[in-house]
Amino acid sequence: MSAPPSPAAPGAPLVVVMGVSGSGKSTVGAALAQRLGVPYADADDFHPDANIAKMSAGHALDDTDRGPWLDAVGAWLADHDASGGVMSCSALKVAYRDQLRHHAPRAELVHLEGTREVIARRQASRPGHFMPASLLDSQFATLEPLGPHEPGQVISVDQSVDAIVQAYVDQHTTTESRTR
Ligand SMILES: Nc1ncnc2c1ncn2[C@@H]1O[C@H](COP(=O)(O)OP(=O)(O)O)[C@@H](O)[C@H]1O
Ligand SMILES: O=C(O)[C@H](O)[C@@H](O)[C@H](O)[C@H](O)COP(=O)(O)O
Repeated sequence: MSAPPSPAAPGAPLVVVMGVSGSGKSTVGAALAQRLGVPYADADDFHPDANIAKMSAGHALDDTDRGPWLDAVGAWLADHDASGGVMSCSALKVAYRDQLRHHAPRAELVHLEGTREVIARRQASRPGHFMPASLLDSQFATLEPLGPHEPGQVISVDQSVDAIVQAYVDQHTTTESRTR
């Protein structure tokens, strides 16, 4: 009898950087992808025009708006399963993260956690973005923080981008060596 196929070699990390608007997903996601040497994408670029128009007009998205968008984000993750990659995506609810993990089961989450005060200040100081500051309350109301049963890390936004990236790398390395 032939030996069963050996499991696929573990690939580079496949990461979703999550959090409310203004938490630093795009900034940290791009920096993390560069550090890991993997492709990067921003879920903002996967929204249909109708979603962008709705948010620009000051209305929060609902589950129906987010469903097809999350499938498109999940498809990118699935396409990058072998190479690894980093995606910035709000992924506010557990159900949304389950939807992403359905497409890409090995995806891990990095939740950028911070107070409303700090994040509102950062969001307000960001020029020319379609997302109005008025939607921040609804983002926090919708947010279901990354739970202990979900693979990934919660990292405070109250530190430099470099320090956040380093915190990810340190924790990831520790977890890898523990499971090896
Ligand atoms: N750790 C950080 N420290 C200071 N400023 C930050 C940090 N992370 C992000 N920013 C700034 O905060 C603003 C929001 O970040 P951004 O990456 O656009 O957030 P998101 O993609 O989650 O909406 C930007 O102006 C960005 O430069
Ligand atoms: O699910 C949502 O409500 C949106 O995806 C939202 O969470 C996202 O944050 C916006 O696309 C704004 O973009 P920024 O997060 O870059 O502000």
